[in-house]
Amino acid sequence: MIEVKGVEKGFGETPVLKGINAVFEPSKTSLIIGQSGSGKTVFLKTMLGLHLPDKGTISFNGTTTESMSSDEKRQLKQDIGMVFQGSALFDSMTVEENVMFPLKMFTKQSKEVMLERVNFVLNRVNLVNSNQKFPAELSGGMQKRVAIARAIVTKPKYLFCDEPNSGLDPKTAIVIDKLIQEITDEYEITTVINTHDMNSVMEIGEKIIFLKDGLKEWEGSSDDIFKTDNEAVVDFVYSSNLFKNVRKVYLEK
Ligand SMILES: Nc1ncnc2c1ncn2[C@@H]1O[C@H](COP(=O)(O)OP(=O)(O)OP(=O)(O)O)[C@@H](O)[C@H]1O
Repeated sequence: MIEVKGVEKGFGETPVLKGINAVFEPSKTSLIIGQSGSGKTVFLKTMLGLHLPDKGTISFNGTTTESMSSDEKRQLKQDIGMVFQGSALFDSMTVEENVMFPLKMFTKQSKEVMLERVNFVLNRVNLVNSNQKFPAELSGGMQKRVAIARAIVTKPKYLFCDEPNSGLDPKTAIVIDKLIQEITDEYEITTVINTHDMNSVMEIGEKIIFLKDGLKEWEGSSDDIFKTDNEAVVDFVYSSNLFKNVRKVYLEK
């Protein structure tokens, strides 16, 4: 579980996060949504420890990051998996080498044990017979699968995904979303996803946090988001006519 309490973060004189409280639970896929510039990336980076909060605390399973020993911080790094925007695979490495990379970095396992784990996760994301391929030889959806396999290879407790659907067609995006949700549930991971994708909100939004100007404006499930009267959420989610019509049909049911 991740607990965020009163987190503030600014750059120079400009406040970006203005006191955020949030809880992210294991086995749940939580989404952070909000307009461009609302602070989603800064929030994700602050949870990841890439930005230090000016105020407030972030706890992982009950221990705040500021009170962690250096051993605990090292362990936390290993407990966090990350799927970056655009997959961020190493172009000069094969699929197998990409997925093995975190194991080489964090463990002292033998090559055989690492390979067994690599094959297990590649199989889990439905990517078989691709070990010796290079990222450039794969489709966008396959690259995302490799990125997910790499993120979960160290059996993380926490999974952070930054725009995991960017660059994918809507159908492939949903397959990737579902895969992340299944893995989250299966391995009891606490998953936090930054997204712009309204399909994701509807398909896998077990918990949605809506940020506005650096504050948590609204929180709920994908079911709640259809019914909410919160003007800022309605304005954001239903900015397209398609979603306006979907909402109308849903409320008339
Ligand atoms: N390193 C930084 N230094 C100064 N300002 C920053 C820095 N990182 C982010 N900001 C500012 O913080 C604000 C929030 O940015 P952030 O990237 O978190 O928005 P976002 O909600 O993720 O937007 P998008 O959806 O476009 O990615 C913006 O005004 C941005 O200019």
